[in-house]
Amino acid sequence: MVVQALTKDENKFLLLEGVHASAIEVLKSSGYNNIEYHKGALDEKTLKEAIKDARFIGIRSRTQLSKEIIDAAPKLAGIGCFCIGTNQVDLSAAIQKGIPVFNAPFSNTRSVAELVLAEIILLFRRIPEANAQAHLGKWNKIAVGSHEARGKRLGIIGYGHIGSQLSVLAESLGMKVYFYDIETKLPLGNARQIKTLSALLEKCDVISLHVPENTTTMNMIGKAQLAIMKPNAILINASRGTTVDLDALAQALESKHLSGAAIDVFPVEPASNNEPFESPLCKFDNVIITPHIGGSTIEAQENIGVEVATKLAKYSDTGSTLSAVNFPEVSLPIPSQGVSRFLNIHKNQPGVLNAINNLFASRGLNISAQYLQTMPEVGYVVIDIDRVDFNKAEDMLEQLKNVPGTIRARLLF
Ligand SMILES: NC(=O)C1=CN([C@@H]2O[C@H](COP(=O)(O)OP(=O)(O)OC[C@H]3O[C@@H](n4cnc5c(N)ncnc54)[C@H](O)[C@@H]3O)[C@@H](O)[C@H]2O)C=CC1
Ligand SMILES: O=C(O)C(=O)COP(=O)(O)O
Repeated sequence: MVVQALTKDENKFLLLEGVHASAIEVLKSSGYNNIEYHKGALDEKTLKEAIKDARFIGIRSRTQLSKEIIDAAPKLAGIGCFCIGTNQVDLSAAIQKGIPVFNAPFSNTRSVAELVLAEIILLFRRIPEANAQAHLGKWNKIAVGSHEARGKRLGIIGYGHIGSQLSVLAESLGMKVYFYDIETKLPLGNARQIKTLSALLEKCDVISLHVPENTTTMNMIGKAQLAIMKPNAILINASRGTTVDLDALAQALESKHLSGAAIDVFPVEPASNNEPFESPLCKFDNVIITPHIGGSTIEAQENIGVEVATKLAKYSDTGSTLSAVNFPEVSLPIPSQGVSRFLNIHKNQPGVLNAINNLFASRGLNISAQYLQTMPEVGYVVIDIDRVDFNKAEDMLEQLKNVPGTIRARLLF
């Protein structure tokens, strides 16, 4: 149980993995100056120490926020993933502790789509090999195996924010776009949804993955799937490293079944730029290997910094959980001056709301507004009452934390 009635300086923000300076600007302009900033990810021991007194943490895709780490953070009230993927966070452990998790679902999608488009052209023209040879002083002016992208078939696995943007960009090059998704999706332009993954793999000249990491996408491209891809096809993965079996891909390249690949994400990625990187793909000149930089553009990172920092500051200031990925979403109006605001995060069980309302009524306090959302495990209620002095409010907070089922209660103002 955590009770809060804090000054802004008591809210420590722990920002890791070099999130963009725009995040710091947003936090500071919202009055949050207690910021601990690290350029890289922290090892587990250092992270446990740093997170102990953090109220908010900001990470990117590298930092694993397991249950164990979340349990080591007794004050943690909110998590910001300054990226799209939230697979690195134990979302269930977070909600059970009453901690909302926010991300930036759109800001880097264009950057990924543009990188993939570039890779399609480079691989069709065999530029990675020509480039590698030219760097070694070898002039190899040939057209063999070099193709235009125009008229070729692109198969997109996962037609979400990134996949659908890639679809539009690829059509503008004259490519024919097909996609496979577990959901029925509106095909943009002339794209066509294909019913099965294997039908997509058999049909297309380039396959590009744009799915999240989850149990359905784990090793979704392995030996069997690579075998049914067209001879000389190209595989691109800028989704998550767990979706493709890299040993099987290395074999498919070794046997020259595939003509090339571009891989941005790996099952194990170095924690920082100072650590070595190893992969069975390093020996292939026809593979573009990039260090998980699909979303790493100045434009994307700056926008993500603003977007996620704004969500964290807003949650801290007002209790708004709009667009949280694991939490009941409550959007709140700007409160009027004459209001005291309490938050109660509780187990979703009968009687909690009743007990809360009775508590305020029994103290003669008028509830001027109440906002409630629930999810199967957790309920989140924001209560505005006609303003009371701070001592009275603190006393009410103590009562509120004792309501059976309460996970966390906060007094905002
Ligand atoms: N390389 C990088 O730097 C970046 C990588 N990413 C990765 O790209 C992923 C996709 O991003 P968005 O397009 O924004 O996500 P999104 O959530 O908008 O789209 C994902 C799509 O995949 C579909 N899908 C889920 N499971 C599937 C399955 N088993 N088979 C087929 N389709 C399936 C969903 O229905 C959805 O349409 C992210 O989850 C993240 O892991 C995102 C940004 C940057
Ligand atoms: O947005 C995502 O999901 C990404 O994979 C980008 O991760 P990053 O912020 O570059 O660590």
